[in-house]
Amino acid sequence: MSGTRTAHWDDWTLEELRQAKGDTGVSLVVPARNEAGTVGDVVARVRERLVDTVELVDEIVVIDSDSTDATYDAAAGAGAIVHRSAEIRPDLGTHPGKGEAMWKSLFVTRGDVIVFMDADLTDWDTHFVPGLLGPLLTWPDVQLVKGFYERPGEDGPLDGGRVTELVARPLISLLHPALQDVVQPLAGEWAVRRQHFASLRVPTGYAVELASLVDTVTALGPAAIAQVDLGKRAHGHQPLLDLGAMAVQILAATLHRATPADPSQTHAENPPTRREVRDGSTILRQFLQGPVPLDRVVEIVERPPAETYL
Ligand SMILES: O=c1ccn([C@@H]2O[C@H](COP(=O)(O)OP(=O)(O)O[C@H]3O[C@H](CO)[C@@H](O)[C@H](O)[C@H]3O)[C@@H](O)[C@H]2O)c(=O)[nH]1
Ligand SMILES: O=C(O)[C@H](O)COP(=O)(O)O
Repeated sequence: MSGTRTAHWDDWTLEELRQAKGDTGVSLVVPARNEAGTVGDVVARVRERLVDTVELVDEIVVIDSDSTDATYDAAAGAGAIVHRSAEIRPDLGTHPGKGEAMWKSLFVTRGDVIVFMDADLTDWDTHFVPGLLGPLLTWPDVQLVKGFYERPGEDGPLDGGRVTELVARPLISLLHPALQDVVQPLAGEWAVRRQHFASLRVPTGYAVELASLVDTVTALGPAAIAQVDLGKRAHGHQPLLDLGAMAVQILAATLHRATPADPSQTHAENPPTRREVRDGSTILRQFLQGPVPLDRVVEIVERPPAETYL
């Protein structure tokens, strides 16, 4: 057992946290790609409860990750500061992906502590934010706090987290047993000290969560990580094909960290994933019999520590 330090979100009252916060700046960062349907609710509820009412969060920043829908307007209308990921530090170029949006957030936020939350939450509450802040505001040795929760799946209360169960947890068991007590290693709800996040290499896609955990435990040991029980959380479920791409990114980042490598190396090759589909599209069905290979290029890129550019 690694003994990841574990808390419950109501171990601290809002008043205790407000006092512990003192002058510590707190930024909520919400990476969002095509989340016009949910991002406004996420922003509005946090703003009403934790900015307007108790002053625990100093800024709510949505990073619009190349959305093609009305995410920008929905987030801005709900009171967030909104930046388009591609327009932040244009001198550094742009990549698609959630990790890219989170990395870019370091250039447009000012909090000493950053709380990340997904924009597609459907069953959640604002206690996620104070829950994640608790250890960072009161336990000085902690650098990174992961949320965990019950994850209702489409088929029942325990059916959640396909990539978590089939990719992340096996990787952790085999390569990083110091993280085996982390209940939801892929949770998008987590918090981190700015300085620490700025010292990490950040995969531009979905590997940002596991890579951050691995690099933190490798550099600082398990005591730098805490986790908080946030109760229950439901979110939008991606199709298996998209989760395959997520799995490739997570495997690439973890395997890269498992072998000695030139730390300045950026993976140049973006491996395709291939899946045979029987009914890909109407057009394919018309002209082809049997399974059709459906290839998709998965971008594998890592940003160097943001502190390099700050
Ligand atoms: O290119 C992208 C893709 C997604 N997102 C946003 O990132 C959040 C989570 O994305 P989602 O596609 O819903 O991820 P999940 O399938 O739910 O994946 C889980 O596992 C991932 C891998 O660890 C984490 O990054 C996620 O936060 C976590 O919810 C949402 O707000 C998205 O809008 C972006 O900002 N840019
Ligand atoms: O955390 C995960 O494993 C992915 O987000 C997939 O979750 P889901 O199986 O609940 O859609």
